[in-house]
Amino acid sequence: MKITDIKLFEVEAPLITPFKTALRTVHQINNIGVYVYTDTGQVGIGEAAPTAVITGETKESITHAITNFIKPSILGMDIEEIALIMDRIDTCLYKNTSAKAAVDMAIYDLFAKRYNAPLYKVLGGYKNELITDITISVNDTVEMVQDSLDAVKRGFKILKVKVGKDPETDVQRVVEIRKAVGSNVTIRVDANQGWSPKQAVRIIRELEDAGSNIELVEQPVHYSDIEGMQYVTMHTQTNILADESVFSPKDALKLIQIRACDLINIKLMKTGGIYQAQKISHIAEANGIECMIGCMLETKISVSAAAHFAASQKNITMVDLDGPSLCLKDPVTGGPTFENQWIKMSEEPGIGFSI
Ligand SMILES: C[C@H](N)C(=O)N[C@H](CCC(=O)O)C(=O)O
Ligand SMILES: [Mg+2]
Repeated sequence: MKITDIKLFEVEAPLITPFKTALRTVHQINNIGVYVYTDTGQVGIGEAAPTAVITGETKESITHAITNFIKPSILGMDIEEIALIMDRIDTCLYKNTSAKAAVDMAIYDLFAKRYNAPLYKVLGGYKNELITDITISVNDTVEMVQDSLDAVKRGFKILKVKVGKDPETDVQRVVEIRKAVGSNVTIRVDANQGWSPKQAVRIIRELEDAGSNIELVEQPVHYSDIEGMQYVTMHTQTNILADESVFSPKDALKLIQIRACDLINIKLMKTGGIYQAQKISHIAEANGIECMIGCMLETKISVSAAAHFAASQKNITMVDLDGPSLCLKDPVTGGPTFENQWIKMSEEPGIGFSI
């Protein structure tokens, strides 16, 4: 099965409500889709999310990277040489991880189709269903409490509460949400780099003292402040999860070696796809660090690829794949089903879409 062409398309999906973090506000998903064509007629599909504030990528940079670097480096190659293809994608240009991820997942889609099996089984097949959290955007406390209650009513039992935009009122936000949803709902907090290390320790200790029972705090400080991550991890009881600080297997190794986190969030848009994501999961597993699978603002296309990867791994014990649940409609049919908090893998070959 040889690669004959790669074409791009627009992926647009309106959001149910604006998505707000300490880093950005988004009203509609505007991503780049990828089709990889082969000489057998099989087509692989992928998606890249331009998240300039995290990966540095825009729609234009993704289009340029795929058209002028990634495509020429793998055209004509056989899908069975998957390790060689992945090496070419990784080394044909620096960074540009979302552009790489879109092509990586389309190649994996084809690889699994080649063996007529669902991707999660080709990758290891550890489980066939996942439970995702849902994001509560950062807003004023009253709105966040209402959004949390609505999410619980929709069937979500794990909330990922965004903070970090207004550190002085973050404790109040989380305490009020806990009061409203009760003790049977799991609360994760994501500061998206919004706190200083000392602020983070103070806020997390206040949450601990208030009995908020927070499962984890994600990326409390600036992504490049590894010593700051280490300081927060050492001075709080709550588990600290590294997100924007970990793109590559090397980043993961460094944070683990200096104990700058308790947990790692793997996102295909940061790793450059499934091939590198597997390495992070395995490095973390060997060091007793559990991983979350996360997503950017992505639709069912790339979130399904992430779900296949997560279902294949024992060490992925937390799931933040709420992209499709935040969208008004999906751009594709088939593949895993996303129904309230449940993601159930399908048995169709590849990622599972009808293309
Ligand atoms: C959508 C997902 N639940 C999420 O919150 N991801 C963010 C980054 C998303 C973005 O800005 O596109 C995260 O985990 O930091
Ligand atoms: Mg995060």
